[in-house]
Amino acid sequence: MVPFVGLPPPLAALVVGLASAAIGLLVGTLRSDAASATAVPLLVNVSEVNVKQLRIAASSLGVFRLAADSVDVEAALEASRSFFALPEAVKWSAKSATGVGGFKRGYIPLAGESGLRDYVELKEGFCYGAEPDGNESTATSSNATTESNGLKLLLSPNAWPDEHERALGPAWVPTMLRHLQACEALSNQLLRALSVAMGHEAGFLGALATGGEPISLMRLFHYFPNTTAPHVAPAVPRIGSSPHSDWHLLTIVVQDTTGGLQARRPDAAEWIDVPAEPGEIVIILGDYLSAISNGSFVAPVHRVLLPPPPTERFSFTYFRYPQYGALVPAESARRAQQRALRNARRRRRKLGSRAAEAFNTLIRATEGVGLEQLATTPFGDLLLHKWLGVAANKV
Ligand SMILES: O=C(O)CCC(=O)C(=O)O
Ligand SMILES: [Fe+2]
Repeated sequence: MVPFVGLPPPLAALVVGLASAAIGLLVGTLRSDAASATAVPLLVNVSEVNVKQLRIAASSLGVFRLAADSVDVEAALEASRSFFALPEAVKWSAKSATGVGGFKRGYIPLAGESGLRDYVELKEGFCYGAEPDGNESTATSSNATTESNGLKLLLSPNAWPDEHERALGPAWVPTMLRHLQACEALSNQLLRALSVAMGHEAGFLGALATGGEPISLMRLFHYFPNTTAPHVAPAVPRIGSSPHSDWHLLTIVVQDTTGGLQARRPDAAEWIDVPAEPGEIVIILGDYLSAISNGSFVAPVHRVLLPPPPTERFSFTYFRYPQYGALVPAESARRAQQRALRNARRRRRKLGSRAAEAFNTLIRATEGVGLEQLATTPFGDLLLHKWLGVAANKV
């Protein structure tokens, strides 16, 4: 643990804890100058876990790979494959009772949602979260009415398929919930490490995020090759997942080895392949985390390409939310906005008309203007607004 000699004890303990929990931040192709790094800043070797490397990964591409030690990738993917192999009628039975407000747990049919109206997303999905404990209305908020309504929606009961014990076996729901818990625990460790990498004490992000666990979501996807369902919107371009950034703190992606996930730097138009290696998971940083970091951590635009026929791709994505009522500190929101303005100018200079592409992000900020509202609007309200847009294919 030589790199951590000289850190204050809580920080050293954190870092040692990260290593011993075998989060295994893989380091290798990173260059020390984050701003000018052009290679994929994904990580290849478990030996050196340290705050500096995490900071570089977070502030260059905002995507990195970890050894999957604390997450059972095979069990998760197997549970996913068995769900998507169910007969259509059984999948459709997994419907959220409260499907209002754009947000639903349960089955997402083929092409059932699209990040941008310009694409058909050739995938089906399934969304679940923590089992609500019935105490959600006791959460604290400065805006109790909105928050308790919003929380009720986000904490709607899980919509497992009918007779799932018979169709999928008694171990299926426990496996799904175990995977959720493993990701939640890993996300808590990552939030501690990212707090330190941001220059704060380890509990900094946890203070905003505590209470975010129950509203955090797991979404599993089954991507189809382009030859599937040719009758669906034949004139509209097809993709697995259209370009977007993730809106929240961070995403944990478990994927099979098909590949197709790509990300890009804020100042570039080229897509960078995110490798799909066995025994690894992928972390993608989100818009909310980026704003809290004054915009210095990147929430990358990413997308998923269609798998080549006849391949199908399976992935599990865990969306780690902050608590419903979380606000970005005003000074951070202001500085994130300034940085977004600078980035937009740089993109325009470098990319010309290609810089004008619109993406599905938490705040549709025109050249960064709009990010200040993160300091005054609770995260949960912004999130529900986004889900409404997804349901209408209008984000
Ligand atoms: O399936 C994947 O690998 C990523 C999907 C994704 O980016 C998302 O759902 O936000
Ligand atoms: Fe995403």
